[in-house]
Amino acid sequence: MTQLDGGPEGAEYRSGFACFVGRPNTGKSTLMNSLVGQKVAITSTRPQTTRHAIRGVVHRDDGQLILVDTPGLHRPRTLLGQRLNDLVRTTWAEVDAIAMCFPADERIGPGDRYIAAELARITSTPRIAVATKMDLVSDSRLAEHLAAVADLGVELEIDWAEIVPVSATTGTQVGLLTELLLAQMPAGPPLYPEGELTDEPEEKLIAELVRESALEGVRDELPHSIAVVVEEMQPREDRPENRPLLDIYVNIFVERDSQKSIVIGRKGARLREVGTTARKHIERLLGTPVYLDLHVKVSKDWQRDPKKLGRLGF
Ligand SMILES: Nc1nc2c(ncn2[C@@H]2O[C@H](COP(=O)(O)OP(=O)(O)OP(=O)(O)O)[C@@H](O)[C@H]2O)c(=O)[nH]1
Repeated sequence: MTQLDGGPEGAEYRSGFACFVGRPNTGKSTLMNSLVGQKVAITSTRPQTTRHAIRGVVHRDDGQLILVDTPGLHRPRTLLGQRLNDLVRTTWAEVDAIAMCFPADERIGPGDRYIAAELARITSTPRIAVATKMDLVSDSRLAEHLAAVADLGVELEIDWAEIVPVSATTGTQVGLLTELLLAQMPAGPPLYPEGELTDEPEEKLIAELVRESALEGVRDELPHSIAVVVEEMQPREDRPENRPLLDIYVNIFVERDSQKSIVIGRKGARLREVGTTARKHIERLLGTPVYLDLHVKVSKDWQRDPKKLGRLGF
């Protein structure tokens, strides 16, 4: 593979994997979307929406950064919780850099410490501290926050490779963060072809988009009880070549009958809305008209049942 030129004089092309960690709501998904420049992971105002490792690829002249978005690390209470934590640790061991997010508008708390303490054990991977949401605070508060992050590193013996403030909302320092992450990547050729923004199977992205729409407005009632599976996806037959239509059949799983009625709504009104919203996002993602068929099913206590978890892709 030929070496690609670009960036500063003599700079070697670098490529590798990075992931973002941090407790829920610290801005990981938003930041990753901002780095990649396209919506690949879902964001929400509620914690724990990211369940799958979703990758986005940042292409630059001087390198390629593959972002792996992991679920949050939690004190495990259910089997799902344990599986998610295992997934996080596996990811940490495989990447070339880990960026931990500390939102500037909140003080470092027990949730951050729990994750940082775990991170302290991963000494083989460079760790970068990111002060997210810097747009929400004053300069003096930001300075105080950065000092607290540095102190935490000293206390837990995490040797932060960098401590960098960013705002995903305004884009401030997002480019710098890309550079700092890239600097941690090994020298090597691009791992993904140019233009490929995500290597997630389309089904997974579609399921995430449906889940996001299904949670809209009912997150309080249905915090973590929705799982979405794409059952079937195929081009409609007998369509003129210039007017294709993609049929997508999707199951939305909830844990109880009461949750089913919430998702469906009065006379199915809510589900229709969910379908319309999700369909628009999916069409934008795939660039083709879509017929979306949604079914709501009750899968009792899916979070605690290993077989059901497996079937739902966890
Ligand atoms: N003002 C401001 N808000 C932000 C910024 N980044 C994220 N947010 C908001 O913070 C909230 C949480 O962001 P997410 O990206 O979903 O956080 P997350 O860490 O991925 O959350 P989980 O998926 O639950 O782990 C959302 O309401 C975002 O809009 C930022 O740079 N500035």
